[in-house]
Amino acid sequence: MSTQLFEQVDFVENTVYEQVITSLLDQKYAIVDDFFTAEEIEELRQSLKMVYEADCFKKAAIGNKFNEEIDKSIRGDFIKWINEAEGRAEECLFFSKINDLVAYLNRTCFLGILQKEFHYAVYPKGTFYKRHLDTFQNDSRRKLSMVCYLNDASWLASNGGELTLYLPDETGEQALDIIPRPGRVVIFESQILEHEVKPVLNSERLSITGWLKTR
Ligand SMILES: O=C(O)CCC(=O)C(=O)O
Ligand SMILES: [Fe+2]
Repeated sequence: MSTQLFEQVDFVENTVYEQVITSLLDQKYAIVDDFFTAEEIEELRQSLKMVYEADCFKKAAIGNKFNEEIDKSIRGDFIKWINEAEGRAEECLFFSKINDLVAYLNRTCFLGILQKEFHYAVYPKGTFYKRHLDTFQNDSRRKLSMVCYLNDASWLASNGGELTLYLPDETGEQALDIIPRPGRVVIFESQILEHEVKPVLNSERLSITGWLKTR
């Protein structure tokens, strides 16, 4: 009779999540272009637009929820936090995918992600978010930053609004410009990588941004 040292539980390897883990370990960021299907992105974009048109967004502030300050010379986007418990159908689907990723990360990398927070963001033409780090002086729980772009298929690289990641290297740093293509998801280490949103030159830049946090 053989004794089992470990409980056998169903584990299905997920190639997209494995790619995220490998990229995060190698380079502190991951870019995934097929995290959501085209239909899911379309639904999330419509959901953002309905909430935006209902005038629920507010000017984004710097600092955390308890220490907010609006400074348009630093960031000019409009945001609306998404409440998972009261989410619209599209938002519930969004969170089910996020929760699935979190369960996988916790299980395979012991990341200890216990909380999350996500908001819609709209960057009108002319707005930007200056170089910053996503952690606050009084709160270091943010481990991974995650941005999901909801622009439509007609989004042009010439619209600007790139996410620029500043990657430390032997000689100093290297700037990586990422075009906010529809359906693209960028995940990076909140406490390590400084980044900025370059000015939007045309159109409106739409996204969901959030953080996976430890307790
Ligand atoms: O929208 C992006 O690409 C990044 C947004 C960002 O850096 C933030 O909200 O902290
Ligand atoms: Fe940020």
